[in-house]
Amino acid sequence: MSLKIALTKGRIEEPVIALLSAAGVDCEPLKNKKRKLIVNTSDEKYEFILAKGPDVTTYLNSGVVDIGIVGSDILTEHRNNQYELLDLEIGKCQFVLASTEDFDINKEGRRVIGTKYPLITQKYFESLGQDVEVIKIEGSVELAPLIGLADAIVDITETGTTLRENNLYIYDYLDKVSTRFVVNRMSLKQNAREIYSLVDRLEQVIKANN
Ligand SMILES: Nc1ncnc2c1ncn2[C@@H]1O[C@H](COP(=O)(O)OP(=O)(O)OP(=O)(O)O)[C@@H](O)[C@H]1O
Ligand SMILES: O=P(O)(O)OC[C@H]1O[C@H](OP(=O)(O)OP(=O)(O)O)[C@H](O)[C@@H]1O
Repeated sequence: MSLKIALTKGRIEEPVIALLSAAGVDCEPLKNKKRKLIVNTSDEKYEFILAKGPDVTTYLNSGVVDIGIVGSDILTEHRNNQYELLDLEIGKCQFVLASTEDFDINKEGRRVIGTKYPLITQKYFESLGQDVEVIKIEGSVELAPLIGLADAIVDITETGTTLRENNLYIYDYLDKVSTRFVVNRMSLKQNAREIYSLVDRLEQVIKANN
């Protein structure tokens, strides 16, 4: 039986495929998948399921996949009780609190914060002892302070280009983010040898890359 791996579609897909290939996984079918969402390697050792990050955690929790490859931002926001085996050290970025130049971080009163990550945002402000209103936004979060929807945002930044091009400034740094290799606990018991063998090979490639 092949190991089922839920792989987050989009930005991290390409570097993950490069990493898996270097670790000896036959990724040619994945590279040529077009719009296919379930892709088997030719040797049938692995079956890849392409999904959005939050759905990767749902699949892991429900046990329909053995392994998930997903950002730590998603793992933190969408609580999961699975087992994180490896930091793949790709998709590296960081959560920040950002706003326009005139944002007064110490101003009295309840602030409105726009974010794709309401739980992380709520926890951050709780840790500061501040009560805020959090508005969930699905994308282009940087718009929120520019159009008067929010006083500030909590979002991910990597190069800083999006913030810069929209005249936004960083007021605080929160957690760092990277892509993680996560397993379903039950599956780890049943497929320990295969899973640890893949982890060992990935670890070697990561070490060699860094
Ligand atoms: N700017 C970034 N730089 C590096 N990694 C990022 C960045 N933004 C997000 N990531 C990581 O990549 C993962 C996937 O992000 P991606 O933008 O592909 O999907 P998404 O957040 O669902 O957005 P979309 O709805 O545009 O597809 C995120 O969960 C995060 O771990
Ligand atoms: O610091 P940078 O390198 O500019 O990256 C930051 C951007 O990347 C992410 O957005 P994404 O590309 O996922 O698009 P989205 O706005 O649709 O969420 C994040 O939400 C920022 O907008």
